[in-house]
Amino acid sequence: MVQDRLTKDALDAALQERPDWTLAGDAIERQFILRNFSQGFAFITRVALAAEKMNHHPEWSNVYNRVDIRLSTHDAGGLTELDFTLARRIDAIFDDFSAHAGR
Ligand SMILES: C[C@H](O)[C@H](O)[C@H]1CNC2=NC(N)=NC(=O)C2=N1
Repeated sequence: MVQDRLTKDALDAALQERPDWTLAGDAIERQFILRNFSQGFAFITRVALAAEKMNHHPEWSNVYNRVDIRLSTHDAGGLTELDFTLARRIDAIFDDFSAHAGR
């Protein structure tokens, strides 16, 4: 399934809906800070499962409790609806971690 790249208007709207993500070239990026390495790795694991279910995979790096994620649709050479669908799921997973940060 090859998705179409978002038009300028659709991209602007999608970015407004995901204010924590930054446009960086032909990708969007967000940095996540977790409580410690263990929480960071658990977060990565949940995101990995969500990404695999979508067959849409992030570029990312992890240093201790920090996880940097970059999303782009390589097959389309830019941003598509898939990137924002995954961004939405990642944000929901992160909110879930934040809500339980005290445990
Ligand atoms: C063959 C396979 O379905 C494709 O390479 C998929 C896998 N995961 C992917 N992930 C991302 N981020 N972009 C893609 O274009 C992409 N394509």
